[in-house]
Amino acid sequence: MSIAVLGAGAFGTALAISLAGKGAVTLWARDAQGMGQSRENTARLPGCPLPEGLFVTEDLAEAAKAQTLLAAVPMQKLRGFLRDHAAALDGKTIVACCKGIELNTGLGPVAVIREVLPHATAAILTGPSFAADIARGLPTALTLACADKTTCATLQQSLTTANLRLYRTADTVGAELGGALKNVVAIACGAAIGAGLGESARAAVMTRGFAEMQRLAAHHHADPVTLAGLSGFGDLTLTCTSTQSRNYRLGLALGRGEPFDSATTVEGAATARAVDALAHDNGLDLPITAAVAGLVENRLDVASAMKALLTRPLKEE
Ligand SMILES: NC(=O)C1=CN([C@@H]2O[C@H](COP(=O)(O)OP(=O)(O)OC[C@H]3O[C@@H](n4cnc5c(N)ncnc54)[C@H](O)[C@@H]3O)[C@@H](O)[C@H]2O)C=CC1
Ligand SMILES: O=C(CO)COP(=O)(O)O
Repeated sequence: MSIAVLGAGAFGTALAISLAGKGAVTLWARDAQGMGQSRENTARLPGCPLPEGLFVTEDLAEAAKAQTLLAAVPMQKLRGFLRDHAAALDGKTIVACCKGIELNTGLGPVAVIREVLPHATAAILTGPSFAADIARGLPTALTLACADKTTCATLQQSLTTANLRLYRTADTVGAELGGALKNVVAIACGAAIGAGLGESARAAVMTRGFAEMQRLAAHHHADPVTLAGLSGFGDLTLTCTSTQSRNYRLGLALGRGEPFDSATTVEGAATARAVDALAHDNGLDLPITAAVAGLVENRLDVASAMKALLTRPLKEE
């Protein structure tokens, strides 16, 4: 099966590097900036040479000739990207590789693909995976979700690599919610550590954040097993505990009262606002998400967010 990765950020490049280990792969870059010549993505993934078998192009129509297309652009850019290239992409198998909820619609990546490309088959690849780890050949395991079970099994075979072990599920909703929400919780955990609240506080925030992930997933009729898997619990533990995570680092900066580079891709910021709005509209109790939305919108500081969380009415676990 021919494969192209659309989007040459850190993650798209890392996936292309891993996939090129078992066959030819095309990487579409909006602005290749000499990547084809230097054989390195110096802007997003420095120090990771592009292997033979990885073909870089700025021509989307060329890349879209592949049977399977991995869409690795940030969540808030996904709809525009799909719309801009709908003629080339509709009818294809599109695997979303982004994590988040769209701000204006409350939809996840699979739902956005289905809305913009009604004839495409939509799937999502998500789970604990730092781009730099994947590109260096370090091993991890991911969730591959697609509602069509036959396509899911085929994709599982073709996207599994020497260092990426894929588990499959038909629960696309659970997979995309886990990947989206863990970033929100990671911002909260970073804020707790950044503000000096300690590792016990982080563990409490992670656990109650996971409860919020499960609550939102239940509202959307996702399978709780998916949330307990790689795309939910797995990615939550990684992202809430590592300074490799940009979401966690944004939280650290908020907790320390330090500035943060606004050009960095931090999916949890918009997702917190999107999910907070969803919670309000649907009467869902998601206090950590609300606190993160307040933090990223500068309506709240970490001390008042923590106080608000600690003084909520007492309840059963
Ligand atoms: N970096 C990582 O370790 C991981 C990232 N992801 C997910 O992958 C997605 C992308 O993240 P990264 O690659 O890390 O981001 P990045 O910041 O490294 O790169 C983003 C890329 O998207 C491109 N882009 C932005 N707007 C675009 C548009 N309208 N059309 C086409 N291309 C556009 C940029 O040119 C850039 O190459 C995010 O949803 C992230 O959560 C998932 C797992 C790991
Ligand atoms: O999703 C990721 C790891 O699985 C990457 O996390 P960040 O986007 O926070 O860097």
